[in-house]
Amino acid sequence: MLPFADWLPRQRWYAGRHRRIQAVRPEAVTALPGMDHMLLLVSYEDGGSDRYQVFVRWGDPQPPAAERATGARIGEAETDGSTRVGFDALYDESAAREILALIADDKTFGTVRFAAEPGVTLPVDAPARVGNVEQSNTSVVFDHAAVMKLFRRVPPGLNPDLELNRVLARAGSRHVARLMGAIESTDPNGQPLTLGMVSEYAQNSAEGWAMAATSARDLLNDPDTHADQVGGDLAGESFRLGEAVASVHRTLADELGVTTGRIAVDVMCDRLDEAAGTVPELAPYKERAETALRAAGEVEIDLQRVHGDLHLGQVLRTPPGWLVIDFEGEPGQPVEERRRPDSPLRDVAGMLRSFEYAAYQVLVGRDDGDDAKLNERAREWIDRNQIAFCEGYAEVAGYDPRDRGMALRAYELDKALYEVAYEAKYRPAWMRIPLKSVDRLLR
Ligand SMILES: Nc1ncnc2c1ncn2[C@@H]1O[C@H](COP(=O)(O)OP(=O)(O)O)[C@@H](O)[C@H]1O
Ligand SMILES: O=P(O)(O)O[C@H]1O[C@H](CO)[C@@H](O[C@H]2O[C@H](CO)[C@@H](O)[C@H](O)[C@H]2O)[C@H](O)[C@H]1O
Repeated sequence: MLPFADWLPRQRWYAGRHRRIQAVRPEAVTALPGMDHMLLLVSYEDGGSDRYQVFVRWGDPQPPAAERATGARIGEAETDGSTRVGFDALYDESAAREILALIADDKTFGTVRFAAEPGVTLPVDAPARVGNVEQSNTSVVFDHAAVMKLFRRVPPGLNPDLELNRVLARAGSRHVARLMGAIESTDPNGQPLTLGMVSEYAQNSAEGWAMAATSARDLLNDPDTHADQVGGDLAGESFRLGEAVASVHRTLADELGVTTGRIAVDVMCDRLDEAAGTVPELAPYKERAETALRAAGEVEIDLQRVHGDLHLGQVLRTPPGWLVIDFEGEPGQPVEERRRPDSPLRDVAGMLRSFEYAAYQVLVGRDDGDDAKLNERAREWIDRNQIAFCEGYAEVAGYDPRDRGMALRAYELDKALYEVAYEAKYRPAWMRIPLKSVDRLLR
């Protein structure tokens, strides 16, 4: 057995760093041509467990330096009296291409199914490299033609990223990176497991966050000009982004249906309790926040499948238009929770929050960060882009999200409260951004 208990905590995507591992055992090992596919069950001393996925390539005991450097070397295992070294196969270009070829050829090994989308040709001969942005998953880019995302933590249930991308691609949406193939399996209880997906690579794309942050920074570096006067004005793009998000919502509604129901305010209130329990700065807002959330839960609204964790970091501007990516939903929530129909206003609120972030983060840590004129300019930039986004959204959706004020405000508040807790944990210097918003939303 490879020393996974030592190796896993050193991986960037490993989510159990704050917990103590009790044991790691292979749940399923599937022999593939040239490598093994492993599902590992990590049990923690606190009684919980997680399932992780690793493709293991076996090499000789002297790995090349490049592989050592990436942390791809898992360690040694004794098999039948001989020692073998196991590597994370995704860092081996030929192994990554072999995995893509298994998808292209629609192969199945045991319970692991590799399948290409109908009519798609995969770039099986393209050079492959692991993408630079590695967070909770690992992506291999095939020469600007395709990107293969392998989920590292694999909870039971169909991952909404695959599910919704499949629906949107098959419906011909122009606002997603077209799905090209997938790797799926089934757990011992018969639950679906989503292991990976391949999408068309968006060439010459720019991340919405980078564009917005640049536009806001340019403006705030020259506070005597107004948002509509600077060269980097984003309003036109924000309008088109609103259209793109509304178009994705419409396709999801057409394909998967719409129901009516109430906003799940109990979940929001639980989140409020949790956030207020860990961040003392939220105490003065708790009662008012709960009242605002509960009030929004009293009316019936349209519910459908949505993105669930939309922000400017989840949209790519390509020459033909905006793409929405990463439909995984909020990573901390169980899969079934993430697949529950919700209001499109959740996604709209996520984008509106993101415009606030893009402007106010420029001022974080600056000596003049509290300067009234700068803050006024930042607000102008935010208003201008939020309005443009909502107008673009209205153009396609047929209604302006701002006309659903109470529900929209509840989603903005819910997201801002989530952000306060998120920032307190990961980026304390940024916590003032959502805190200020909580204050504004409850005034
Ligand atoms: N189809 C694509 N084309 C080009 N770049 C992409 C594509 N999909 C993702 N990316 C890049 O990879 C990053 C991470 O992708 P994402 O799907 O959000 O993965 P994760 O779930 O690991 O966060 C994105 O921010 C984007 O920069
Ligand atoms: O990593 P995910 O895409 O799942 O999202 C999480 O991390 C995001 C931070 O990167 C966080 O987003 C917050 O910061 C963004 C700027 O970095 C900003 O655009 C978002 O509006 C703000 O919410 C997101 O909330 C969190 O789920």
